[in-house]
Amino acid sequence: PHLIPPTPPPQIPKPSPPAISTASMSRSKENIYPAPPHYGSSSNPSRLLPCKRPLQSPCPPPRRPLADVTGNALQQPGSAGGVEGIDYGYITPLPKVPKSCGFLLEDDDMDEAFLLEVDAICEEHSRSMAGKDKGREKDLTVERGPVVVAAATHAGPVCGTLEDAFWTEAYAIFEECDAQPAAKSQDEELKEMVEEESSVLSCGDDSLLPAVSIADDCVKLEDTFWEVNAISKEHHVTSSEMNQEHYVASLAINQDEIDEVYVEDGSVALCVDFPPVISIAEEGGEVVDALLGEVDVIHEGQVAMSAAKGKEEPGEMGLEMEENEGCAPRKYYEYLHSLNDKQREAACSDVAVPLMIVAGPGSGKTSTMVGRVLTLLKEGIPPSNILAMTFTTAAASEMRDRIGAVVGKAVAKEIIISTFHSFCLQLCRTHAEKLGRTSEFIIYGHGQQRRAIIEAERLLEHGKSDGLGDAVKQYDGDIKHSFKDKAKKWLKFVTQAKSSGQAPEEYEKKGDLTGASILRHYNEILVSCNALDYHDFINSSITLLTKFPEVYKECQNTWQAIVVDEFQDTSAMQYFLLKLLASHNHITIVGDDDQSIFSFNGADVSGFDSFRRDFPNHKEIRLNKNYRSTRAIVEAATALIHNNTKRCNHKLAETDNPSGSKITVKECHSEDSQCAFVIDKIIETTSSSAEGRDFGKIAVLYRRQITGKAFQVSFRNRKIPFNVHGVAFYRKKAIKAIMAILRTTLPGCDDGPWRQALKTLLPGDKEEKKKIIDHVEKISLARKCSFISAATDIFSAKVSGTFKRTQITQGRKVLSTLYSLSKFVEREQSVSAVISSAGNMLPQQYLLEKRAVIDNDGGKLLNEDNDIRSVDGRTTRRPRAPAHAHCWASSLILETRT
Ligand SMILES: Nc1ncnc2c1ncn2[C@@H]1O[C@H](COP(=O)(O)OP(=O)(O)OP(=O)(O)O)[C@@H](O)[C@H]1O
Repeated sequence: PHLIPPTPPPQIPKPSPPAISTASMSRSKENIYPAPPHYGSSSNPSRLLPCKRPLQSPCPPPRRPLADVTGNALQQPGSAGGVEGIDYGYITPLPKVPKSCGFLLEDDDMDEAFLLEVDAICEEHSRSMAGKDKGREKDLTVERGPVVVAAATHAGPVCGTLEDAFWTEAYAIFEECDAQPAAKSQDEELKEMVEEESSVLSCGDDSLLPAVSIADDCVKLEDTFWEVNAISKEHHVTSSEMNQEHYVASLAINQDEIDEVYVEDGSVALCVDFPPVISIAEEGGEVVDALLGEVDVIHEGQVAMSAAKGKEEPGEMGLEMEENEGCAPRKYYEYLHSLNDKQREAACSDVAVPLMIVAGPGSGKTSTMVGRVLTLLKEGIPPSNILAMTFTTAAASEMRDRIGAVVGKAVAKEIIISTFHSFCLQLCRTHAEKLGRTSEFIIYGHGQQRRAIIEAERLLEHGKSDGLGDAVKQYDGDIKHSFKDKAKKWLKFVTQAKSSGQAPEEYEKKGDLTGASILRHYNEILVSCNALDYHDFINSSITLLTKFPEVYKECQNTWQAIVVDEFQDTSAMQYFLLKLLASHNHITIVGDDDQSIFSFNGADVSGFDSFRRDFPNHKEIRLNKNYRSTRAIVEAATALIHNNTKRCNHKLAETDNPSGSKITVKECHSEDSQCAFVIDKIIETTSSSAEGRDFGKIAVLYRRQITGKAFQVSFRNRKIPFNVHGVAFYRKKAIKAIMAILRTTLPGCDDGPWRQALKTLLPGDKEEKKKIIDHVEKISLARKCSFISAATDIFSAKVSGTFKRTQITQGRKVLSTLYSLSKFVEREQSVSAVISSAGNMLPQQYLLEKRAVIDNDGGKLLNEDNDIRSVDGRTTRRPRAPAHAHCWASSLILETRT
C-alpha cells in the first residue's frame, strides 16, 4: 500500500552522508576501534552497554494522542528513501515518539477533523480499555478508511478499516504495554535503552523478526557496522537467506544510502542521530550463529574501546568515575577499580614513559600487567601492535584470558602474547633466508645440541690430526669416549657463549682458540643441518634487527608497545633484544629479582640496573602487598630472602591476609623417609577433611625429576591417585621417537634422527642397541659417510665380524621398514595416516614404558596429558601395543593440527 501520513511529517533532520571511507569497510587493524561515539549525558553507565541478541519486541509505547504519534512517527517512501511497492514498517526515532505503536494512515482525504475524531476515540477508549482481547494487535480492522498499524511488535504494518473496537483494542494493548515496565528485568532495561538510543531495523513482513539493528549518528558511521556487514558476507549470509531463515539482516544498507531508509527483501533500516548500537535478534537456525558470536565479540571490544578513546586519563587515584561515568568503557574502569592504588598507578601511567614495576610474589603483577595492556589499548594502540612477553605459555594464556574478559576474546586474540623464544622463532622463520636457513629449519634440543658438540669436537680433533696421516686411528673408542665426556663441558661453554652473545672471533681475540674453534664448528654444523638451537633464536633475532635495517623498521612499526613479564629472568641477550625493540620507549617491565630462577639459562638480574641506565627517564613503581599467601608464609619468605646478600632491591612484603597455620619444617635423611613423611601427611590431612578425601587439592613440589619418580612409586604403592605435571609433550620419549622416525622420511635427513630411529626400532636391550649404534657411528666416521649409509652397508652384509646374523637381519628389517615409511609418505596425502603409521612402528616394550596403568581400585594415575604413566615398569593391565601406539600418535596428530 501507498502510505501517506495524515499530517505533514515533522522535520526529521536529514543526516549527512557518512564520513567514512571505503577503506573502513575492511577490517583494518589500525581502525578497529573508531573514534568514540558521543553518548550524550546518560548518567547510568550500564546504559552504554551494547544490546546483544536478541532484541525482541520493542518497548511498549506510552499512550499518546494519535496525531502526535503519526506526526512524529511516519516515514514516507519518498521522504525517507524507501522503495515503493514494498511493504515496510517504519522506524521511530525514540524517545520522541513510541517506537512502533504508530498509526499509519493512508487516505489522502484524512484531514485534521478526522484525526481529531480519532483522537477523541482514543481519548474515549483510553478510559475504558482494561484488558480486552489482548494479543490481537495484528488482526485489527478499521472502518473509516485504510489504516496501517505497526503494532507493538516489529511485525510491520497491518491494514484494515477503522472502528471503535479497534481503538479499544489498541488501547488495551497500550495498557498491557504500560503495565509491563513495572517488572523490568535487566534485559528489558537494556532493550529500552537501545530503543531510546537507536533506531531499529524493522521489516514489513510480520513473519520476520528484526535481526540486526544499527543506530548511528549517520554523520560518521562506525566501523563496527561495516564489520558486521563484512562478517555477514564472510559467513555468506545474504539477506534473502536470512529471510528464509526468518532473519532480516543489515546487508540491505549500503554505504551510500546510509542516510536514508533503505528497503530490500522486506527489510528496512534507518539511521538516526543516536549512538551506535547493534542488536541482533536470532531465531534459531545455525546459519548465523557464528556471525552472531563474532558480532558480539567485536561489539564488546568496540564499545569498550571506542568509549575508552577520548576519555581523559584517570587522575592520581586512577579513576574519576563520577565525572566520566557517561562515557566510560564500564569493564575497563571496573577493572581498574579492582586494583589497589599502586597497581592502578602502574597500569595507568603514561604509556610513552618506560615503566619498571618491581613486584613481590602474589602482589598482583599479572593483574597489573593486564591493566597496563588495557591502558595501551585505551590509548589507541591497536591490539595487534602490542607485544607482551611472558616466560611460559601458561602465563601467556592466563594473561590473554584476563584481557579477553575485559575487552573481549577477539581483541585479546590479536595481542601478541608470547614467550621470548616463540616470538624469536617466528621472527627467525619469517626471515630464515637471511640467516642461511630455510623457513622449515629444525630446532635442536638438548640431545641434538650435544651430538653437534661431539661432532664439533671431532672436527676440531680432525683438524688437529690432518697432518698426522692416519686419521682413522684418531677415532678409536677411547677418543670417542673422551669426546662424549667433554661434551657436557663444551655444551655449557657454547650455551654460555650464546647466552652472552659471544662470537668465535671474540674467543680468538681472548686467545681461547679451542673454544673459538668448537663454537665455530658447532655453528657451522647447525647451518649445514638447517637447524637453530634455542639460544640461536634470540641471537639470530638480534642479528636480524641489527644487520637488516628493513627487519628493524618492520619490527618498530609492528611492535608499538612492549610489556615484559618476569623481567628478572631475561638473559643479557634477551634484554639486548628488548632494548632494540623498545627504542620507541613504549616499554613496561614487570619483575622481582627475588624470584629469579633462570640463572642456569643465562638470566641476569642486573637487567634491572641496565634498564635504569638505558631508559633514564623511566618510572619505577613497587608493589609490596601480597594477596596470595597467609601472613605466616609471607613473613617466613621475607625472613628467608633477607639472607640473600646479592639482592639489589630490598622490599618489605606486606599482607592483610590472616596469619594462617604455621609452616612445618621437617628434615628427612633419605628420599624414602621424605616420601613416607609427605604421604603420611597427605593421608592425615585428607582423612580429617570434612568434605571427604580430596587428593586433588594437594600439590607436592619437588626439586628434581628423580625425586618425582620416587613420589610416583610411593603414591602407587599407597594407592593415592595423582597427576604429574611438567614433562613437556615433545620431551616424551614416545613422541621424540615418533618424531625421529618421521624425520628419517625427509630428504637429506641428518644423522640424529636415523640414530634415534634405530635406537627405538632395533630389538634388544639398551646395551645391545648401544653397541650396534656405536659401531655404525664408528664406521661412518672412519669412512666419512653418513650414519645411514654406514648402517645400510653394515646391515646389507651377509656376515659380520662384529654382529650376529640375527642382529644383521633385524637391522635390515628396521631399515626396510623406515624405507617403506618414506615411500608411504611420498604417496600418502593424510598427515594423520603418516603419523599413525610411525606410531604403530614403535615396539611393544618401548610403549610399555608409557602404558596405561589401572590401579587395583580403579584409580587412574595420570600425567599431564591424561596419558597414564608407569613409574616402575610393572603393569597391572597391559594394553595392546597398537592401541597404545595409536594413542600416542593421536596426541601427536592433534598437536600437529593445532
Ligand atoms: N588489588 C587486589 N585486590 C585483591 N586481590 C588482588 C589484588 N591484586 C591481586 N589480587 C589477587 O592476588 C592473587 C595474585 O595475583 P596475581 O596472580 O596477579 O599476582 P602475581 O604477582 O602475578 O603472582 P606471582 O608473583 O605468584 O606470579 C590473585 O588471586 C589476585 O586475584
